[in-house]
Amino acid sequence: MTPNIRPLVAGNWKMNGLRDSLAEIKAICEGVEEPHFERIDTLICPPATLVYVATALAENCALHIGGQDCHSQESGAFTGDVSAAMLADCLASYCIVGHSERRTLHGEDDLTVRAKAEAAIAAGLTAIICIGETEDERRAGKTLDVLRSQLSGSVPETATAANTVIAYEPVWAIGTGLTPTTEDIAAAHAFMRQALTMRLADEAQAMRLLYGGSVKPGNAGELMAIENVDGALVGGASLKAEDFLAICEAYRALLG
Ligand SMILES: O=C(CO)COP(=O)(O)O
Repeated sequence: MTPNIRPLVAGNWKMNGLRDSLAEIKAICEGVEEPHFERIDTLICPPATLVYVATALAENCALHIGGQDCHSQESGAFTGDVSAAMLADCLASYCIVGHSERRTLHGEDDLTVRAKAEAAIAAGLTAIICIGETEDERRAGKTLDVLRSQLSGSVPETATAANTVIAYEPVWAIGTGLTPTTEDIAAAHAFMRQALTMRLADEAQAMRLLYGGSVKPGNAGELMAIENVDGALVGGASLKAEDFLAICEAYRALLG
């Protein structure tokens, strides 16, 4: 938690969710309307096929809807891709870029991720830029080197606290039930804040730094209490409204 930074609890549904999953979006909308959630921002990033109908469902509630990826170009001959402008046109307000599954399975490097973040920002979306070390890099003691290089390569000069969120997702913690120690997360987040401040000055002080990787209702309170952790990027536990709302509740309880 960082005083004066409004936390963001974000759900990444990955390639999960058919039309009947919209019932979960509806239930999350109803849940986050409770007045005690007014100090937290909430976001669900469903698959692209559900974005338009999800934004319609969430139109009158506080829940934001976002994309999971975007192309760096606004339009053109890019079969199968979705542009940031298209997501914005569907009333999405955020877009995840550089998730480790995109970096690994689609060969996206920092330059590509930066171009996508720039496109998301140019389209009026808030870019959630994901970074994080692999298991091998962690074992070799290279975590902070990886974060330094991914931050400098992936975060555009146009990044501000309003248009950019950074998500620290250790690759080995994604979908494994493993999380780094509280001390390791605190060190990574303090390092990110410092590295960003050198480039972006005051904007970095107010920028939201999320933790992602096996966040569950049972560990959310502990994770959120860590200094410089300004919210969560949740995978598996965001698919069910009950779990997602329980994570929001853990965070809210900390805010008092
Ligand atoms: O990749 C993630 C979110 O983007 C994390 O996934 P899990 O919460 O399922 O570990």
